[in-house]
Amino acid sequence: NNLYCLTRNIRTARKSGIRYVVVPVNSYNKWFSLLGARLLSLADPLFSPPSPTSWRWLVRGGWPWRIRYAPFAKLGTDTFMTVAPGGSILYTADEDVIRQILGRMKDFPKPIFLYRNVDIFGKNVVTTDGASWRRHRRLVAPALGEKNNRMVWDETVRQMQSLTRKWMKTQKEAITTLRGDAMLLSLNVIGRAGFGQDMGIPDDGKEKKIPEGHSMGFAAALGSLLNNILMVVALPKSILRRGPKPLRVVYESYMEFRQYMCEMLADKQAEIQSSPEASSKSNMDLLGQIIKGQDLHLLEEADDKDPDTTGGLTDSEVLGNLFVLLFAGHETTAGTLHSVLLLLAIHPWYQRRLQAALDSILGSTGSDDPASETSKFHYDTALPKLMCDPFITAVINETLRVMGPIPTIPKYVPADSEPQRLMVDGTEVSVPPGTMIKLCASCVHRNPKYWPHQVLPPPSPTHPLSLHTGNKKEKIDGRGPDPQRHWTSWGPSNPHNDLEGFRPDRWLKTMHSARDGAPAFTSVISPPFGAFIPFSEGPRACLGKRFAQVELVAALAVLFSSYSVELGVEELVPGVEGVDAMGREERRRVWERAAEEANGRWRKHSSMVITLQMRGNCVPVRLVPRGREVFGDGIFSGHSW
Ligand code: HEM
Repeated sequence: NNLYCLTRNIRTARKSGIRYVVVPVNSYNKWFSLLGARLLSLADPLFSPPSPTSWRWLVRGGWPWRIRYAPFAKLGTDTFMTVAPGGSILYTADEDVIRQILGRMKDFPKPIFLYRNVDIFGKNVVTTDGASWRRHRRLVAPALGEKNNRMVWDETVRQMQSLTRKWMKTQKEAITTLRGDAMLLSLNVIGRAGFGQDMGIPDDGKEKKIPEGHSMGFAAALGSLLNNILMVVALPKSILRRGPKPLRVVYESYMEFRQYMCEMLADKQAEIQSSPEASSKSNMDLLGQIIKGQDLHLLEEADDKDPDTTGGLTDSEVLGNLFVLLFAGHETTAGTLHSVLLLLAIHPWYQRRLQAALDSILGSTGSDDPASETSKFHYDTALPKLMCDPFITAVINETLRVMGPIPTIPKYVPADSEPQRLMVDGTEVSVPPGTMIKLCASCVHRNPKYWPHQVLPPPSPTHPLSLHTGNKKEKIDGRGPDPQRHWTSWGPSNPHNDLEGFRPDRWLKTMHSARDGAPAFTSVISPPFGAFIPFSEGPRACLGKRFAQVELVAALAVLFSSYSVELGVEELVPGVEGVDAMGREERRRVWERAAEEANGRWRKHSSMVITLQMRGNCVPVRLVPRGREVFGDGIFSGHSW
């Protein structure tokens, strides 16, 4: 039967006109992705490293972020299919193909069947399509507008100020909680901006009183739910309820959170109905905004009518949407914040430029006066300037380019539809019905056709970093790691250019004065439409893009206007004081080892569970007041990386 299906699928693929590779199993196969892929990884050390186009890579769902552009480069095409007995998957890193697919939502819909389980509190904007999705999107999108952004900004400033206070208290030791802290910050921001709840601040440490009728506080319930979300969406509730204690705690947080949401919904509805004007200020959060955006009169009737015709959201749909905003917004933003902090710690010279950009907007150095700090981080005056600054934009964009939390965006051609025509490299091809599609963000973000890049010279075998290769996979192209692209690269993708590396500069374009040729104006480049898709594009693009950008900008502004983040070297050199006493060269070598170690850990601990992230708090960092860096400018001046 498998052979029959494979022969049929190969015949269809041949007719499609799309380049294809035959593989034994489809990476969407549930059993294979649960067990087979794991066994394959365990067996890896027994064999020589697979080539980027080997089935041993292409059957793994994670290849687009593990080996990134390598299969496309090796095949010499930016669009190809894998064909297996269980079906075909089209992978593309071609901006024009991505543009066509994102622009034709009806022909290439989102496979909402993959997100079925996210419906735990009700249907929502992620799990619907057609008329129903349009209704959800129309009613949910305005909630993420200007008023809510203001809340996101204010809360992120408050949270980051508290986090820096907490970090400064442990100044003597390295911070090993970066990921957890980024997750907590993002949770507290979304708790406030989503529900108007004060979730507490990191350096407070006070236990919040649990309200009557509850067994958990709101923050604890939301935190436990989001941190265990995979269990909640994947396991039947009966198993959670009756399983061992850790599962029962997750179930409790699910039930508690549901109860909190129902209470808040009822309170907000009553408040808005009784006095819409008076309550406007307290309802800038997402829940208040979604309720206010609807005609409550219609809403009351909608429960027993078809909501698609009455036009509102039912109560369960309001809850479903709120939950999905938390779900879609928490880990993505936290992961990006974690990545940008680490990337800046690994690239101190970009950190300095970011600080200079912040100084030019906010004024230099931090102040101990709370009033001046409050006016410095004012939403109306600070945010527009920070969002327009080319270097700040470049840092955030470059982070999303190299470490975007969503490496592939799924689409498909439904099995019962017609084959869909596409132009690939100027030739018309047809995508067969039933084909799954992966828009490979992590690969198109590294496609040398669309990105400014530097060609790298051959690696020097005597460079200190080359002495620490260790990993077999790095030697896939037989050259070992290259010092110039080492900090953020792993695997065989783009060995001859710097696209694997973090270089915000590539986003900048400087205009020169016609009169004397001096640099006059710097702006940010606009890559082709489908080449930069961390938030996707088109009608189904991310609804929380602005939310995430505001949070990231606020966090960076608060942190780097007063502090620097440095790599912790305690594991390499006992005592920071020891490093202080070192000369320039010696200090630089310590730093290089720390950067290499950080890169190695990043590579080892990055994995895809819902989003791509570096898991664990495994890269130690230190927070230091600006000007007191251990690895100050002296050791980086004239670096050539
Ligand atoms: C760095 C942070 C974020 C990244 C990289 C990101 C990325 C994405 C991507 C790639 C999609 C898929 C679009 C598609 O299927 O074509 C998406 C959808 C979505 N995102 Fe985000 N997201 C981020 C933050 C947020 C935040 C903060 C929220 C809400 C508060 C949010 C809410 C949503 C929603 C509701 C959708 C579904 C839209 C629809 O299907 O109509 N996201 N996001």
